[in-house]
Amino acid sequence: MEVVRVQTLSSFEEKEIPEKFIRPLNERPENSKAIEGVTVPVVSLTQPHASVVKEIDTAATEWGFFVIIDHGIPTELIQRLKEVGEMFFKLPQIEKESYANDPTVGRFEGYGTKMTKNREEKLEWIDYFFHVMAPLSKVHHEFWPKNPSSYREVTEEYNKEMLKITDKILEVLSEGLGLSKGKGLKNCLGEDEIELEMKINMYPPCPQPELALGVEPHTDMSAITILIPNQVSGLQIWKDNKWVAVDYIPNALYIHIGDQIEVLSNGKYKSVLHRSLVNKKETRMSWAVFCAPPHQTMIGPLPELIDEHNLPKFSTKTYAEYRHRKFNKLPQ
Ligand SMILES: O=C(O)CCC(=O)C(=O)O
Ligand SMILES: [Fe+2]
Repeated sequence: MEVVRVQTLSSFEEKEIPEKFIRPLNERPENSKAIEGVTVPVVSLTQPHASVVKEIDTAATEWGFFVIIDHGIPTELIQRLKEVGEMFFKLPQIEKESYANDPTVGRFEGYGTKMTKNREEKLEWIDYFFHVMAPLSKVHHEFWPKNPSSYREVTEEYNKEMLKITDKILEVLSEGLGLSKGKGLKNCLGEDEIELEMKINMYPPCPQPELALGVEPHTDMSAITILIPNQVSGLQIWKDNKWVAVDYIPNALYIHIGDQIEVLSNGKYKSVLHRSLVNKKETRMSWAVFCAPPHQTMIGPLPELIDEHNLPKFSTKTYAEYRHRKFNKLPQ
């Protein structure tokens, strides 16, 4: 299927963007500016455990979002991850196209760009590369970039770090919810079958950034998402009916609470609404790792959190069913 890549459009250096990218008035960044003077929670993992639990519990409850610093992932590894991703997007177009995905036939892995389902639907100023990273039984290495040749080694190393950090975050959130040991969130999300997916987002320069969006407002379907951006800012999160811009902190991990944790926690932890903006001069990139349960896992409010005063706020269904409804914009 023929798709025009945003990177290709950007390279034409036109003054105006195609109509398909122009957002409705209320969505345009020029009409929905972020508020000044508000910053997102930043949590250091080297402080005493009880403080980590308390700060993350508050952030997940009030924001559904927080930034982690002092996480122990080597700076050099993050640097290499960024380099191999940047190198992939600098390959000749024809080479990138050999990895093209096709969501219309259920092939999500590979090189992609949003396609529209109907006439009104708007496009996003972004290309991406998406693939499964864990568990090994679900990985298709043939879909991963072969060029640069170090892509696989670097990504596998990063995957190990992501497995460790998701364990840590899920443990801390479980403690925040008061769950008993051994019956925490990881247990509900498939234990060692928990899935990690890598999405490299690439937002090329946009001639009219005030009219477009890189990613439209959405919540992630995942349990949690662990994102690192490049130095070009653009991520905004929705808090108290306002957009809050997230500043760049070198080597930090940007943690989004996704829909599955919101459901499991019966709404105590919020799935954060977020969007990303683009800009005129610079290419923004981000590396999002979605941590999600296997598709057949049943997800619903945890029985420990339900009593006569706390009735279930969400229905229980498989993650596959949840995804199907979300993709097709059906009520959950
Ligand atoms: O690039 C970003 O900062 C956000 C990307 C995002 O929200 C996503 O890939 O789900
Ligand atoms: Fe997202």
